[in-house]
Amino acid sequence: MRIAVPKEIKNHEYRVALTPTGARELAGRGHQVTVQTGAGEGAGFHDRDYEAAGASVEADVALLWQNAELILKVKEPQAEEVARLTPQHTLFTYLHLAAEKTLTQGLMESGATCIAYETITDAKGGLPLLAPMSTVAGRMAVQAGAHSLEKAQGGAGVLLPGVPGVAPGKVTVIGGGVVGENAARMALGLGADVTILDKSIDRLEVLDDRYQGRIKTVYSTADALDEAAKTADMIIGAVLIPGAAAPKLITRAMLSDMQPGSVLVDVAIDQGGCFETSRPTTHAEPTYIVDGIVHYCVANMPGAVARTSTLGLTNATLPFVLALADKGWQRALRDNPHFLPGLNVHNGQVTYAAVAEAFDLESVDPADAVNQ
Ligand SMILES: NC(=O)C1=CN([C@@H]2O[C@H](COP(=O)(O)OP(=O)(O)OC[C@H]3O[C@@H](n4cnc5c(N)ncnc54)[C@H](O)[C@@H]3O)[C@@H](O)[C@H]2O)C=CC1
Ligand SMILES: CC(=O)C(=O)O
Ligand SMILES: [Mg+2]
Repeated sequence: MRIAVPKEIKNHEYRVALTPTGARELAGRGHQVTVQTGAGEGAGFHDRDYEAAGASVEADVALLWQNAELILKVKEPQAEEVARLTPQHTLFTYLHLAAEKTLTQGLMESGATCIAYETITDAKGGLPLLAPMSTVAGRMAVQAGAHSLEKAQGGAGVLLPGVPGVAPGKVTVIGGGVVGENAARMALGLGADVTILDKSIDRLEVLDDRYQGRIKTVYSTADALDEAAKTADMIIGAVLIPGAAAPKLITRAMLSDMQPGSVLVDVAIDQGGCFETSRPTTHAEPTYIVDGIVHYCVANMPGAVARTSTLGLTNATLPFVLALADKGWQRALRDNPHFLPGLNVHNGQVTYAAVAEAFDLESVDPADAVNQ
């Protein structure tokens, strides 16, 4: 198969979808891999490393896309990339479509087959291609939030661990999944006073058992959210309903209950965000202030630690990339019921129910799409 790896063009996105190690696996199976010039530089992989692994390097972006059957990316295609997609392409990347109507329409109009990392499942009920980046983003959320609490950033001037004689800062994490647990672990490590809210009692049980009371667990209700707004120095938004738009859990009205200079870190921003006042920001300008509350809402947090993130992401994606290359998308998805829900758009139609619901569109069963 002819496989292309473009250089990411989203603001401050330094990850790459395939490492030279992955290129070597594909080339060894007889696939033709072409990497855009400089695509791996941000993650520390050079063109010569890809060439040594059996890939070619192409400077002409138009040619790279035109010649490809399978396109491997990290972030959702930006407008100029959507314009390059045609029905000949299978696109494999993060999409987060429920938060992006224009992108959804663009992908439908392209006629391409679009498979999202974040909706592929596993036998344990997890999201194996989201999990490594959720681990990164959860760990980064506390670093970003702690920095935002500094006065120069508009924060309240609170040091999370406190000092002897001064109580630590309070961190509340809403959603105790992969992002939430990793954020809580980091906050705990810094000496903060940490609470996790979740709707899943099973998940709260796991966390309670794992942290033996060092992290408080609270069932997520309107009252619990009100209490968090009144008391927390930092709230981290880490909820997910797979593939769907995030519920708005902290409203604008609740900001007036918060201490001025408190911080909201909305990691769920890629699914539209779980705070009413959230809007996506970039690494170039990561925060803004609404009603005295600092908001950090970067939609590609792992892009800032591109070396670690690229290695973590590609470890998880490579088996799926190999299946797509060896079998073609239809057989690869037919053969693996956990790969099948990755299909979000095919032949002008949405094939993921929660995305269709978000925009009042008809959805086609992915099992029907793979048999077309
Ligand atoms: N901004 C960024 O750079 C990145 C963002 N993310 C995003 O972070 C979000 C969280 O991802 P994961 O932790 O992997 O998901 P996950 O599925 O592991 O965890 C989500 C948790 O939210 C809980 N939840 C759902 N609705 C809730 C509610 N109303 N109240 C309280 N808890 C609720 C679920 O029970 C679950 O435990 C996703 O939107 C994901 O796309 C992930 C990586 C990078
Ligand atoms: C999950 C995601 O959106 C990211 O890693 O950028
Ligand atoms: Mg996004």
